[in-house]
Amino acid sequence: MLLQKLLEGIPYKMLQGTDQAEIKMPVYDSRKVQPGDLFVCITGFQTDGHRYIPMALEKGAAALLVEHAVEDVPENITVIQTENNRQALAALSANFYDHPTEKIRVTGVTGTNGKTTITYLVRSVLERVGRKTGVIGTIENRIGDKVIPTERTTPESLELQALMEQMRQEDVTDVIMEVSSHSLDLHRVDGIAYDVAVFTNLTQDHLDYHKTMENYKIAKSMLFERSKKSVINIDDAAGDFMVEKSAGEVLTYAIDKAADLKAEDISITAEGTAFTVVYEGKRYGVKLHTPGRFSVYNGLGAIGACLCLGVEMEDILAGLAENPGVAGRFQTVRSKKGCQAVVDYAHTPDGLENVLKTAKEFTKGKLIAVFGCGGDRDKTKRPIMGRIGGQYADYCIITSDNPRTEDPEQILREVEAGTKETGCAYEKQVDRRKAIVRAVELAQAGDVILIAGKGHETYQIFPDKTIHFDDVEEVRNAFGDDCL
Ligand SMILES: CC(=O)N[C@H]1[C@@H](OP(=O)(O)OP(=O)(O)OC[C@H]2O[C@@H](n3ccc(=O)[nH]c3=O)[C@H](O)[C@@H]2O)O[C@H](CO)[C@@H](O)[C@@H]1O[C@H](C)C(=O)N[C@@H](C)C(=O)N[C@H](CCC(=O)O)C(=O)O
Ligand SMILES: Nc1ncnc2c1ncn2[C@@H]1O[C@H](COP(=O)(O)OP(=O)(O)OP(=O)(O)O)[C@@H](O)[C@H]1O
Ligand SMILES: N[C@H](CCC[C@H](N)C(=O)O)C(=O)O
Ligand SMILES: [Mg+2]
Repeated sequence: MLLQKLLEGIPYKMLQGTDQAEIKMPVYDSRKVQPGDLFVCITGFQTDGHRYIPMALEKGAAALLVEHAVEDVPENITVIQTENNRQALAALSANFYDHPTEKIRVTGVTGTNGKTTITYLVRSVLERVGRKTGVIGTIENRIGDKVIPTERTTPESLELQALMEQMRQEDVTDVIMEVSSHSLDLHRVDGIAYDVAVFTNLTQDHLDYHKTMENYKIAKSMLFERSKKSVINIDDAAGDFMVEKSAGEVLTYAIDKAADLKAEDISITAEGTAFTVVYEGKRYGVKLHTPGRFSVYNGLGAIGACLCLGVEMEDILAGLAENPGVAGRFQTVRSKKGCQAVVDYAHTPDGLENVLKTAKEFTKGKLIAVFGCGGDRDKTKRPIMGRIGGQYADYCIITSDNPRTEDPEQILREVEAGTKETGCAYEKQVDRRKAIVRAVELAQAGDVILIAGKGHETYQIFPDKTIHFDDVEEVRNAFGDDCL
């Protein structure tokens, strides 16, 4: 593609060469450059892309996109400057793939918790009415039934646009994607045209990155400034702010406040949730296979999105009832001895509180919580989660999540500080496998073991290695012959 065409709509300054150069691909990682590519230099948190210009040139880059003047670049190489290369990367990636999201319907889901769950609820409904869906999120990316592994919740703009174009080529009509606050702040989704945006909730997480809840809220709100329609949980304290920021039509949902979609007559059992949704003066019965008040919110968010996508209420209700639940979200494993384990992805204070409260409602005996916190992530949530564990569980086993580059024992101590304050009985076991085995040893008939934090994950990340690790597999093994 002609460089000038690639840069259409982006304010830029020519430092040397010509924008009439032919470009094969835009690339933002020097290690991936091939002859004829445009190397986009990103000033990162860990390193600076400009440092890798020699490597990019050695690999045959035809042009460079920089944020400041650079020296010693051969005359035959075109050098162009923009003010913000992450922003430029998003815009030029959309140009490169010819704006695929203008040709498909895109629903974005943002909020601290519930994004993955809502994307799968919406998918169930849309597949039921015969639409081919694409899903982009934490667990995997999906085109129809084809699964594409992913490393992050929301990919970088270049990969995101490529995926959208692949989805368009494979006749996807509707994409449902999770939009992380990082991706909004780092411009990964700048080139996406959203038809519908859903807000789930805003509670503490990612303060390592955003520093304050205000910044975190502002990052989330960016999605609503650019979507044609918004579906917003107005029971949440940040709901009104998201409504204010919405550029398009707004549909609100709530359990407590008055809203366009309101849940009433909620009934929660260990197997799932039933409630009535009131919409335009009519009442409809909703059934979901996940328990908990938080599931009602996820159901309402999904109903709102599907209404905005033009699906009839009858089909929405049938689609939701068909959804079996999402892997690693309140996933239960039972033993013949009458005790039950729940594997859940709760990795924030609010998520942990919600699942513990829900699990407690069905616990006839003791509630044993096995949990920890990830390394290289918001440290301030550790004692809070430790405290929440102690408040709701009868016994806590504090263990490792993904330590990443941190000392696992130190993370455990930071979680423990919160648990200690509550007076709840607890122990620490740094080895997650042993922690799960220990919980199973302690559990008796009527007890519930909540294993939180890793949900669907099939790995555990240590400073020096990543190993295979799957909570569901571990608890099944620990139950052994008693596993149902
Ligand atoms: C905090 C964050 O989001 N960081 C992202 C950011 O990294 P960075 O700015 O630190 O990049 P860097 O390592 O300094 O590199 C700067 C530039 O030099 C380039 N480089 C580097 C080395 C080299 O040899 N050659 C080269 O060209 C890099 O490709 C990059 O363009 O830009 C990178 C390129 O897109 C991302 O990979 C990286 O995500 C990291 C891996 C990450 O862990 N992100 C997490 C926190 C994240 O995004 N999580 C969210 C939300 C999770 C949720 O709640 O669901 C998600 O959407 O997944
Ligand atoms: N609406 C909700 N409110 C509060 N907690 C929730 C809600 N929905 C799910 N949870 C809790 O949060 C966990 C993660 O849910 P889910 O994966 O749907 O969230 P997410 O927003 O995609 O998370 P991530 O930021 O990691 O992508 C669940 O396992 C559950 O414990
Ligand atoms: N998307 C979230 C997931 C956290 C999951 C938890 N298992 C951890 O590793 O902290 C994050 O990257 O912060
Ligand atoms: Mg998710």
